[in-house]
Amino acid sequence: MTVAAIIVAAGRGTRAGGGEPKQWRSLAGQSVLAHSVAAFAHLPRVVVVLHPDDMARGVAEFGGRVTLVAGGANRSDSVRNALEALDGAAMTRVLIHDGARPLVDRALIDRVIAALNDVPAAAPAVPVTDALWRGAADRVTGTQDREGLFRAQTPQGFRFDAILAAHRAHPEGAADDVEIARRAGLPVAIVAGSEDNLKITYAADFARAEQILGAKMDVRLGNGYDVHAFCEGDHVILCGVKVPHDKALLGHSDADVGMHALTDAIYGAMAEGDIGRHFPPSDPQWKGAASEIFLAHAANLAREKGFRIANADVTLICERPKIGPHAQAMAEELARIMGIDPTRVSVKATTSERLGFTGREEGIASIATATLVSE
Ligand SMILES: Nc1ccn([C@@H]2O[C@H](COP(=O)(O)OP(=O)(O)OP(=O)(O)O)[C@@H](O)[C@H]2O)c(=O)n1
Ligand SMILES: C[C@](O)(CO)[C@H](O)COP(=O)(O)O
Repeated sequence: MTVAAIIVAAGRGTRAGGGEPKQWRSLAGQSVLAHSVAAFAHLPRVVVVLHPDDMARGVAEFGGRVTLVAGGANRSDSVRNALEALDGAAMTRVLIHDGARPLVDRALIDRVIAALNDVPAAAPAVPVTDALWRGAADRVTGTQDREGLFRAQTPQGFRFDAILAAHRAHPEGAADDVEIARRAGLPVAIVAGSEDNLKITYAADFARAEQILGAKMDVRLGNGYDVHAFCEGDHVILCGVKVPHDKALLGHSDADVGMHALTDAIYGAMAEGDIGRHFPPSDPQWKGAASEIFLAHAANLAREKGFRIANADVTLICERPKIGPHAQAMAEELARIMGIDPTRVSVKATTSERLGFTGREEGIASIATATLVSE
């Protein structure tokens, strides 16, 4: 089965207040919507529905990783626009998710997908556990039996053709896609939702979401250290930048001591050994190799394991060449290779006050730290 995800984020978040729409506000270092999108990144196709005013922002944040579609006046219109955009894309199943539910987890997504083997529609929900009242003017006016009542969540999953037909037949709108599916006569299975899968609706929900994320977050710190000796030559490669010098660095690859230290820091954070384990120096194919290959491999491995690189800090230890004039270009090059924002990368340098091998200008040393955070 080929599964697409539609993430609706074209609302204005009026109940949450706070200036900008809630899906663009920051939650633990990235936007609410970025968390929601990351949860579905393993699916073959992700469509994000945005308010027409937000399209440029969507391109800046997600680039070509997702398909962007303009939303409509209400949630159902937004979903229908995305379904129409996917028509003909050979998707057999579709998951429809609120961009405002950033804490959805993989296990819940998998439960919905698995249920679609047996039924045309399935959605997560949690049983109501509190007593229910009716009320008016701050007075309880009645009670409501909670037996058989559920709180509906997303992603709601459907056989693609069935939900597209249902939306076309019922353009009048509804609170969610289960309601549209039921109007079209589709049976909908309930799968176990999650208390953590809250929808950010009011301002206070941000603090709750931060708390849940903080408790779940897997933060890894890694460090790396490397040394390369000088040899004859007229330049060195440091953090991917060619720096003119009256010596070169000796090494099996391009001897980029800063990039090697950073690569080892990323492997270290994942307990994945070091460069030598992934690219053995005994293997002639890595002789003279650009160290970009090593750093890109470590960064991709981190992504595959569900981590993002939150920051990286590299220190080069040498008397010469002077690093300061090149530090910004080096940070930008490392950021490009790792696929992260340059403001999250630092390159700095220190001398060792003419002490030791770096002080005697026999070589360059580097130490690096990287922080990985679970998505
Ligand atoms: N025209 C709309 C309205 C809502 N949504 C999306 O549907 C989800 C659930 O809606 P809700 O929480 O009600 O979001 P808002 O409409 O933005 O909130 P509010 O009602 O407070 O303005 C959100 O991810 C929202 O962005 C949408 O894509 N298009
Ligand atoms: C789809 C939904 O998330 C199900 O709980 C919800 O109905 C959408 O949000 P709203 O606050 O009802 O607009």
